[in-house]
Amino acid sequence: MSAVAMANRTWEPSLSNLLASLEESKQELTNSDEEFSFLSNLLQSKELHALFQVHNKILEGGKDEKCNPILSSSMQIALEVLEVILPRINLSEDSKELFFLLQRPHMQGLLCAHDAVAQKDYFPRLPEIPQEVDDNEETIKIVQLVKSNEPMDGALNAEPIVGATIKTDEDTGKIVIARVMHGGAADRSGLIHVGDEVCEVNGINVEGKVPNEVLKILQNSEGTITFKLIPAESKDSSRESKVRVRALFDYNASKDQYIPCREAGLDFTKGTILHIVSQNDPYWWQARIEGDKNIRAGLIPSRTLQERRIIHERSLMGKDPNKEFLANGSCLGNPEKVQLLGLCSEFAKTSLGFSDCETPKCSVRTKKIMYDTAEADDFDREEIATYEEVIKLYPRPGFHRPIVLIGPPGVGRNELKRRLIATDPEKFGTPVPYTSRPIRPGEINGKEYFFVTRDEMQEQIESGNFIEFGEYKGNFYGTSAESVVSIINAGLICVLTPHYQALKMLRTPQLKPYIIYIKPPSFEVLKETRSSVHARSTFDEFNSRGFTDEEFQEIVRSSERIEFLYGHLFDESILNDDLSSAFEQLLYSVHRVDTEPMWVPAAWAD
Ligand SMILES: Nc1ncnc2c1ncn2[C@@H]1O[C@H](COP(=O)(O)OP(=O)(O)OP(=O)(O)O)[C@@H](O)[C@H]1O
Repeated sequence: MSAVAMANRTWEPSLSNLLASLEESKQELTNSDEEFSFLSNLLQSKELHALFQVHNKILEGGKDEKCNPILSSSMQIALEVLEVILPRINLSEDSKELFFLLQRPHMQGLLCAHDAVAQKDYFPRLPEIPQEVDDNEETIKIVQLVKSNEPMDGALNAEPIVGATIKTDEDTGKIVIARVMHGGAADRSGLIHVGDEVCEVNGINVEGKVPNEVLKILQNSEGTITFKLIPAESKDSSRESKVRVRALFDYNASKDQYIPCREAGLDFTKGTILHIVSQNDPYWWQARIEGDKNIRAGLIPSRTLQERRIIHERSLMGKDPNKEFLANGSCLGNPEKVQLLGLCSEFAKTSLGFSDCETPKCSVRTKKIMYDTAEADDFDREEIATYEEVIKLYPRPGFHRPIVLIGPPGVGRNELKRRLIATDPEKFGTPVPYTSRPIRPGEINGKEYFFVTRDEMQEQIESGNFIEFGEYKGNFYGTSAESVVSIINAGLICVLTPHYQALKMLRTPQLKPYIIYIKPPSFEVLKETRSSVHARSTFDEFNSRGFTDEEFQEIVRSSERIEFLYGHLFDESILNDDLSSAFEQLLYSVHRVDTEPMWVPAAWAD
């Protein structure tokens, strides 16, 4: 006998025996420690002991003829008395008191307990244990779910949903659960798993039916839906992953012909942070929008599937260059024949509707081209932007993330940088670029540029000392890593306005830059805002004139190209239509970057 059981020797013997067996079989019990200690405490509780003593006394009392009850239906009699008194309740105070007394729950409880004891009704009634159980008989589980009317985020309509999809098993021809959506009703029940075979829905046998017929049954059901299921042999792991990604493309499930179930799709736009809760299916992940209160996950294309689509789109682009510039709204994949329980749409098996992409051609030749755009852009287009895994970066004392302003030449990046630095020159700093071009009259070495020889610059570039560089009209231009690092180390916020092709060189775990895209407004607004303040054209080497219409058009065209090629690297976009509004937004963003946690590439983790 264990120490605990010994200490409880004065206890009711049957309880002590139970406790001793529990202690002895502790090792063999597969249940959790929590359950073991609950049972152990219960068996040692004073309340249970007292109950046993009462029980024993009653049993003993039952043996004594004198204690036999007069009747065993006192509760029934009390009800009859109430009926009799009701019409006479106002006749006397006594009848009134008896009427209320007999209705008191404590009194009724006492009478019921009396009757139970009188009838010797001490034990709960349990169903008969079947004598013979067929071991080969398949276990069937009956699951009841309440049909909900909440729409799934991204659903086309507000049809009911239980958060699971079904399909016909290719081998057995039976209807099985294809997918359980994280956080949906089926998932929350914990009773429905992928691979479970559906036998009946609301009492209707589904054998030989196709998924659409089963869905009709569901659609016609109201309230509670009862499923009779044969559990799958192995349950898939439904543990949520913690992965967060930044979406690098827009997704609209309603336009995706190949999503297994459109209503289960989750729409998002480029830049959205997604919590990937399941990657079990290689083609369709389950995800939630980070911070969204909707706990139900939705379907999104996996990285593999999205990469295949992009490759397919690009191969089509190569064949037909006369379509629109940006490819969108197209789908590719290997669809499952699955449907979402309680709501589902038919598969549209129409041909793929890809739109193709044409590289815009520059008609303006006056623009300064500092970098060899064609070559670098060809390289950039090789990148397949789908999802980028991200983590949260918390502000750290003593380190300020550099702010990088990207945009088409002439859009206003330097104007915004000048204004930002002017708000607090002790807080913001910008590096002086290097150039191999000869110094001009009036220029001071170290102010506009550091002037160095071509050989010196080439040597520095080859040694990797420049974080960005390029060649324009036979001269090198670039920013040294050292000048940026010294600004950061001095505790300042470094503001950079590099050429967009330098983005990849800058976006490193060491610098951790925050990249803001300065976006031009439409041609008309661009022309109106710039002309009204007599803005100087940056396309003119001496800034001696205003912008021409061609230059405005070039700014707009080049912005489309930059967004297409580099949009996935931007943390934020600011529209530079009204200068003071754009500047306000920039100030606000810079403050947020410096004080709030931000999502950054997971590869930047220290
Ligand atoms: N929102 C705006 N409204 C009116 N004028 C603007 C606006 N933004 C910028 N400008 C003016 O446009 C001109 C070009 O701006 P800025 O020099 O900042 O361009 P940039 O993007 O730095 O170009 P580059 O990269 O070619 O040097 C400047 O005269 C500037 O004052």
